[in-house]
Amino acid sequence: MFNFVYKNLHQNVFKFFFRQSSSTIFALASGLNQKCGVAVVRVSGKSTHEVLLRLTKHSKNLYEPRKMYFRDIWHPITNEKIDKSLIVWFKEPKSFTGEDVCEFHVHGGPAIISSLLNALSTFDDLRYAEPGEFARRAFLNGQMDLVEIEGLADLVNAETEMQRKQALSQMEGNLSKIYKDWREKIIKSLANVEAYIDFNEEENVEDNVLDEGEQIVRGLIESIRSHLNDNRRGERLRSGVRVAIVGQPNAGKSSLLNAICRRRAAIVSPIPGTTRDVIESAINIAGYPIILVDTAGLRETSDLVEIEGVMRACSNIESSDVIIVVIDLNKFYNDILNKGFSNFLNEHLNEKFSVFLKYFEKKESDIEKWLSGKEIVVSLNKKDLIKQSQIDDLENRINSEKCEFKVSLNKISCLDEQENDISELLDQLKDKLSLLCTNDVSEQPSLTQQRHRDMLTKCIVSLENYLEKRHNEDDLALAAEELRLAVRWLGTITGHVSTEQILDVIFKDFCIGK
Ligand SMILES: Nc1nc2c(ncn2[C@@H]2O[C@H](COP(=O)(O)OP(=O)(O)OP(=O)(O)O)[C@@H](O)[C@H]2O)c(=O)[nH]1
Ligand SMILES: [K+]
Ligand SMILES: [Mg+2]
Repeated sequence: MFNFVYKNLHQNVFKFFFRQSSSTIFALASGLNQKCGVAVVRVSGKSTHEVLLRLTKHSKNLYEPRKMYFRDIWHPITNEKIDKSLIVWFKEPKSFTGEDVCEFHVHGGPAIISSLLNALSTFDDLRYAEPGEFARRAFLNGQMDLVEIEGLADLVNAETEMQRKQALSQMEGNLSKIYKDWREKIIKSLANVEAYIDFNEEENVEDNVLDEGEQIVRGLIESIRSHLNDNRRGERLRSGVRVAIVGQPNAGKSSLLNAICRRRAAIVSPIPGTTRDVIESAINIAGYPIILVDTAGLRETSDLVEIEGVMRACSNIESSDVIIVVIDLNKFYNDILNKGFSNFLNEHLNEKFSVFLKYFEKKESDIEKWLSGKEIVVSLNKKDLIKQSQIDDLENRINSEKCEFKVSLNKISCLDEQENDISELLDQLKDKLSLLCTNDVSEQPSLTQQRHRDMLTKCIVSLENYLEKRHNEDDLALAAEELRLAVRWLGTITGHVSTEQILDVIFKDFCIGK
């Protein structure tokens, strides 16, 4: 137990010194967008209140915390009026950083902002904040833990509705709560083990404390496993779902990419082998972030540049979560009708992937392994070239057979901007995305960072080691050490146990003023 007390003490002493010695910082908090209606400049640290009084030419405290005041602000050296400003200040510890904080809401013109920043820089103990320094102080002063801080960073960077929701929930502490609960459970088990070691001989400790602890540890391993085993939902939502468009040359892959992103991102031409490089486009479908990838048509060729394109296409199939296989319906209509859709698709995919086998020297089992983890959508393209009656015939044929593939099938046309007809495909994509990104089974927040995954994996190993060692009476102290490690791994996620290196990595992606 002493160890814990010591560790917590150590962290608090660190915080105490941090609070005492850190200078007051300031920065533009509202972003660097040229001209705007309002700009917010934020000041944090022990001189904040003094700065507020000087800039507004008040000699004594006339400001109540958390109230808005409308005041002229003045440059302390030139004595020029800078602007009229709405001002609010927060007294420590009830502020974002946990220190005294003041916000100046001024008109958002570049000259006003630079004059105000210049005015602030004339104070001896004030300096411009480093990127992420406000958030870093919030963490060090115990206002937010690391997982919440990561949620805040994701919230600022969120580009889609679903990303925003996930980040907000994480910033509000829903994910942290899970990790903290687990940590507390292990600490409790550890306390029991230590009590057993220390007092067992006096027979004050009931024998079943170890068994109870074992049950808790087993339950925890189970919970952490299922949290890890989430098919990377949260991480995917955070960083974007990769969707690769693949198929034969001229099937209409680039046309489809353009139709989905509604711009001419990729070159379309009647010449087979037009696309060679991989073309990526970041888009938003129904609030989910997607990286849509157009690839070179898969075929055997002697053209060295095209071979490179095919290799790149194959790598992208490998790294994608969803594959859209585009097939020229006009070209293959009779084939599908004669062979049946299932047989046709089987042959078609085999043919495509045999190219891949050849270039990558892979085995067929490799392909199966790949495809098994992916969502597959098959788009029969160029339906505008087929009569409606033919499409009806085809539909009847497909419906009458049981397809052995687990694919979503749609018929589309991406002829030109006016005549795009891809709504069926988009609906299917939405379903796949929600499946890949959300956790509707348990409503539990998802794991969002590889960092968490690494620490949780280490935590499971330590818990398992504990179970292994615990039945050996001589080893009980060693077993306890494993629990201590498990506590440490979980503490590293939330920042209860922190190292400078982790902090540097987390805060480096913040912008200045956050
Ligand atoms: N009629 C019709 N033509 C289409 C449709 N989609 C694509 N095309 C045409 O098919 C040709 C090939 O289209 P692309 O988008 O370049 O095909 P691709 O699959 O990207 O071809 P590569 O990059 O060479 O592998 C172009 O002439 C397109 O205009 C469609 O839905 N209907
Ligand atoms: K083409
Ligand atoms: Mg193309």
